[in-house]
Amino acid sequence: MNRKELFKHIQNKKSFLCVGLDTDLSKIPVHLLKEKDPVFEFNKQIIDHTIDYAVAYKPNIAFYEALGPKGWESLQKTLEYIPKDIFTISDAKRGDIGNTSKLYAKAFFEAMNFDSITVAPYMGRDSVLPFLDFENKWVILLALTSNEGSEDFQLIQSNKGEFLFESVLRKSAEWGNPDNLMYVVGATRGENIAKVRALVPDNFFLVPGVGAQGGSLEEVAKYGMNDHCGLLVNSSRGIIYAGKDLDFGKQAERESRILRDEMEKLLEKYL
Ligand SMILES: O=c1ccn([C@@H]2O[C@H](COP(=O)(O)O)[C@@H](O)[C@H]2O)c(=O)[nH]1
Repeated sequence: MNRKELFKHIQNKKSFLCVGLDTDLSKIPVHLLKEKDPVFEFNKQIIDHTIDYAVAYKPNIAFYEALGPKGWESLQKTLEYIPKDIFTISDAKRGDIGNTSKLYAKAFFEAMNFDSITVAPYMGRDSVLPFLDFENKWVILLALTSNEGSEDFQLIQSNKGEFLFESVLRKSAEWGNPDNLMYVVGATRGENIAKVRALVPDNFFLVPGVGAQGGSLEEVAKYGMNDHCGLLVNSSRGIIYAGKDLDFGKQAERESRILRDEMEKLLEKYL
């Protein structure tokens, strides 16, 4: 999916919501555990109930890898179940020496056919470039993450006063372009989101950290939205574990509708 198509979907659905499929067997409703593939059954119902409000789905690969071969199978089935016009994100946070990155890219873009993958920038250019070689696929580079520990490295300042996350943005913008490179920017980062936007005015941001982590959707839109929205805001636990019983799908629907309604207003206000 290209940038124009993604923006069109955002306009049509009046939503920039990404639903995170962080499916954990210890958290899903117990009645699903008797199913042959509880993870897929859970995801299927979450997708059915949120599809009207979401423009993207983001399975976090850790939750599937943790279950071994069965987990990979549930992931593949989930991916095939997501309608083709919906943007898919493999939250895998990969990146290694060039020939290894190339195979990670083949795994997620060819074998599994995800639209995008999250990549860690720490190993530099040759670890990221192989992911950018795939037409119509996206790298989502970690820039300013939502977790507390992001301050340990990302907020280190150079002698010239530049934060490390700003150096990452400046450098990586030379490797890709707004049509194949997005950035992870945490919703919990407040005004620093504006610093990211100033350096990469046209790139999309994947924004985790609303809902369970307490980030503000209003602040994200205020500091991060650009003239083609430029935002995919993720909520995982806040949506998928909103309900614990038979009605978990309906509760997920309710939570995603609330977020979509807020997004609709923000699109009217800032776009
Ligand atoms: O900076 C980051 C990067 C990735 N994540 C991931 O996003 C979701 C957030 O889940 P919630 O339940 O909505 O908090 C999860 O998969 C994280 O691994 C992030 O939170 N922050």
